Amino acid sequence: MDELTIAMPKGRIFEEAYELLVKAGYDLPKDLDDSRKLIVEAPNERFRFILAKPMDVPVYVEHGVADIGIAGKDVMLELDRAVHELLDLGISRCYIATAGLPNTEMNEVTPRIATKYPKIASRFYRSKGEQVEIIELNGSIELAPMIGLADRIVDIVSTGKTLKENGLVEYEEIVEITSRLIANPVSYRLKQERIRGLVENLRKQVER
Ligand SMILES: Nc1ncnc2c1ncn2[C@@H]1O[C@H](COP(=O)(O)OP(=O)(O)OP(=O)(O)O)[C@@H](O)[C@H]1O
Ligand SMILES: O=P(O)(O)OC[C@H]1O[C@H](OP(=O)(O)OP(=O)(O)O)[C@H](O)[C@@H]1O
Repeated sequence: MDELTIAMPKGRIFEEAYELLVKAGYDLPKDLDDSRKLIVEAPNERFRFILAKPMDVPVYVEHGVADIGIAGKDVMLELDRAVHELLDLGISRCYIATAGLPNTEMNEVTPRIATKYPKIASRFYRSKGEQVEIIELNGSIELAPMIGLADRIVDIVSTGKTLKENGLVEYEEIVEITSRLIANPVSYRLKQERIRGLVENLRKQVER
């Protein structure tokens, strides 16, 4: 049986993704992300895990160094890589929204939008026919309107706690986000049986 290389996102998605695979019946090492190791084998399943930054998962999969991977829909929309999206795993649910200081209008000339998602943000404002300047940041996006760097942010909201604790309010919901199982198109063809089996096992858990 072929070995499957799986790109797993470190951080927030990891735990839910790990649990889903275990519930689907796969025998995985208990300490998969406990060490500093970046490549971990699950010999009983002939899986090899690459532990990657969430934004890099579709890159490994597109280049075929990972056969499949798990990535947030936010990352998929932002990177737009040539990979197949096989299954909505329904985990790490959140949404992308615009937010800012309460009761504020956007600057009339060129509003400034801070975000870690420049493509998603540009597409959204273009679809509304609004011209904006995108300011790309790597995290703690909520800081931007608080210190006068931006009129609005485009960022992930889950519980809304971060916005609330920083005195910000949501303006528009852009898109709902969950994590997806993705595959390299060539791997999907060559290792079809294994990958389809995995999709079916995961689907049963997702639908429960
Ligand atoms: N607050 C949240 N609640 C639920 N899901 C989230 C939340 N924030 C992000 N996500 C989802 O989890 C994925 C990974 O987020 P995470 O915070 O682990 O990584 P990151 O911020 O992209 O990377 P890093 O912090 O390692 O640079 C995101 O791509 C998104 O799909
Ligand atoms: O609505 P909430 O439940 O408060 O979650 C939303 C926060 O979670 C994410 O940040 P993360 O913790 O990944 O940190 P980051 O700012 O470094 O991206 C996101 O960027 C928001 O800041």
